[in-house]
Amino acid sequence: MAEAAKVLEWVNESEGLGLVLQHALVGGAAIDAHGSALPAETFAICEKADAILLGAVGGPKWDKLPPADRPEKGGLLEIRKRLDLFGNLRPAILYPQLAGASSLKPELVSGLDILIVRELTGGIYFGQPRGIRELENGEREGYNTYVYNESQIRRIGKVAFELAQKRGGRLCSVDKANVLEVTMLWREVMDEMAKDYPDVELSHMYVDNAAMQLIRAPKQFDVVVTGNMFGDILSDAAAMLTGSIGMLPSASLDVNGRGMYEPCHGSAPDIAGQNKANPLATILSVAMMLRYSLNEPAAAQRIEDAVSTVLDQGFRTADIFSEGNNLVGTVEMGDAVIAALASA
Ligand SMILES: NC(=O)C1=CN([C@@H]2O[C@H](COP(=O)(O)OP(=O)(O)OC[C@H]3O[C@@H](n4cnc5c(N)ncnc54)[C@H](O)[C@@H]3O)[C@@H](O)[C@H]2O)C=CC1
Ligand SMILES: CC(C)CC(=O)C(=O)O
Ligand SMILES: [Mg+2]
Repeated sequence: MAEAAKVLEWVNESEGLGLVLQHALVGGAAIDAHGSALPAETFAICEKADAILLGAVGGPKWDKLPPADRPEKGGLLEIRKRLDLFGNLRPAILYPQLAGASSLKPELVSGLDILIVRELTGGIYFGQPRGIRELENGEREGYNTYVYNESQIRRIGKVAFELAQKRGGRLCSVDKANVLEVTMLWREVMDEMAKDYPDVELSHMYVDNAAMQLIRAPKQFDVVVTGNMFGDILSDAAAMLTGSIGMLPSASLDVNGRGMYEPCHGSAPDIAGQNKANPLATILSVAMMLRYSLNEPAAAQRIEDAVSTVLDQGFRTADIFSEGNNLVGTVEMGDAVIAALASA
């Protein structure tokens, strides 16, 4: 996040964008400082902002708290829900310079450009009832509810169909309609909506097959639309096609296009604080923020071009490193992006 903020501040100043940056704590840091994963002051700042840039939350230190108080549910999911950020866009794009870092052979991923559209404020992550209860026989039972109503399906469907229209015209809806009624409805509604988008070719795929197809032949996908949990899982899988989860940005939008921007990855506790994390996913999230919420497409493009330049120059954090390149840390990667911006 520090590197992404550095890049954002640099672009703001050099391009005279006039953005006012406010910083606020969320997640574990906010629990430690204020006793709450989403302090009222943080939410008030988010609510008034034109866009939010979020650093990943969570970690073992807070895993013993009751679920509702944890950084993930009490902080991140709470912001998503309260601001109605239902439309999660997760582009998985392979930079050609990273073809060797992909989990797949270069010929399977060259030119890869998939957009996963994930519903973000419904489904099993939010359904009620939920909890852990004790049964009469004394054993415990965990339960969650997977629920989507028609309007929730339609509004994410609209986002996905419209994006498919602007891209390659192909939309694959991923569900588990062979087993789960909630996704039988999902499939029916997508089919109904398809009639209003004759220029989009809609297909359906069960999520287990989709996971396999992503790894077998990922270029068959253009836009993928799916529910909250399936999208969470499939986007991490798609990350490895691009070389690393450290390369995947995301946008989470409300109906008016106001959004929160964050990398797809988590807080990476195994490498946090060691100057090893790849900052490019968060830096690319800044670019998405400038493009989608702040109406600054030229500045967004400059950042994306600078990321491409540093990859051309051979800068690599450990997650995307391959022989013959220049292994750098988080801070050096951020500095390299700024140097590329400055010399463009
Ligand atoms: N949006 C958010 O705030 C999210 C938060 N989390 C939370 O993060 C914590 C850790 O979760 P994990 O399951 O370990 O997922 P994770 O995404 O944090 O890490 C998974 C693996 O990817 C690596 N990784 C992640 N980001 C990286 C980066 N930028 N550069 C290089 N390597 C990177 C990590 O080192 C780790 O080996 C948990 O508390 C989880 O709940 C998880 C996902 C999203
Ligand atoms: C707390 C999780 C639902 C966050 C996550 O894994 C994600 O949004 O990708
Ligand atoms: Mg995830």
